[in-house]
Amino acid sequence: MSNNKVIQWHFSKITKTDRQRMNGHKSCVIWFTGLSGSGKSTLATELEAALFNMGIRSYVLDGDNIRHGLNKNLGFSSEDRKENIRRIGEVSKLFVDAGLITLSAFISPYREDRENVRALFSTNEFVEVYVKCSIEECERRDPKGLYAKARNGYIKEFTGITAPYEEPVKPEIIVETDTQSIEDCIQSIMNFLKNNELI
Ligand SMILES: Nc1ncnc2c1ncn2[C@@H]1O[C@H](COP(=O)(O)OS(=O)(=O)O)[C@@H](OP(=O)(O)O)[C@H]1O
Ligand SMILES: Nc1ncnc2c1ncn2[C@@H]1O[C@H](COP(=O)(O)OP(=O)(O)O)[C@@H](O)[C@H]1O
Repeated sequence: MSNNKVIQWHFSKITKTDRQRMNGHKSCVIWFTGLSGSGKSTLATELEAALFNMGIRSYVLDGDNIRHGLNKNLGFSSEDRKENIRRIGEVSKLFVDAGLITLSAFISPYREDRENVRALFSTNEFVEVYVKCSIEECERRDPKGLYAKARNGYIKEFTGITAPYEEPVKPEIIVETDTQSIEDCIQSIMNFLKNNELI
């Protein structure tokens, strides 16, 4: 028997709209996707700090951190990545319901998995940011030494080397971190949020 038949949804007296009104801004998920080393964590944490200084409530969910706790039982097979992204999608949805601008930074290499997350949200609530950077530049940066390990065969199924990355087809925002500065990337995300009345 499916859970839907035996578990009922409990409604709160306070709605997402109530929380947004109290915060003075909308809530949404800004979903950063891109190769390892492309700049997802850097941009998410810079944006969080900028939003904080503007009095906007936000929170970063980051691949490395989530894999230390909630998703510590998952590896990097396509099935585990799918489950990783499914859980983060659900967590992001709770955070958006709580009224936060949620900054989710995951490689999320499979288009279908990202689209499944998008489908959890209404239009305007899911902002996909493609953090675009050539594999050559990511490998040159190699901030954690993982590309070297993947080339040496110490890490299997490494995105961009021995596992696929499917580029977004129609992301809301593309930032090109091998040509744009961090400040330019943040500015273009800020512009999108303002133009769409999210902040
Ligand atoms: N095989 C393999 N492939 C890719 N990445 C690997 C791998 N093994 C470990 N790491 C480290 O895990 C971070 C990616 O975790 P994510 O949860 O974002 O990955 S995914 O969305 O489920 O694909 C990733 O973090 P970022 O470098 O910040 O992207 C790596 O630090
Ligand atoms: N425009 C940019 N945006 C983001 N990061 C950049 C940019 N230009 C250079 N970098 C550098 O690239 C590296 C990206 O690392 P990180 O943010 O950990 O990537 P990811 O989270 O995608 O693995 C950092 O050392 C960062 O300083």
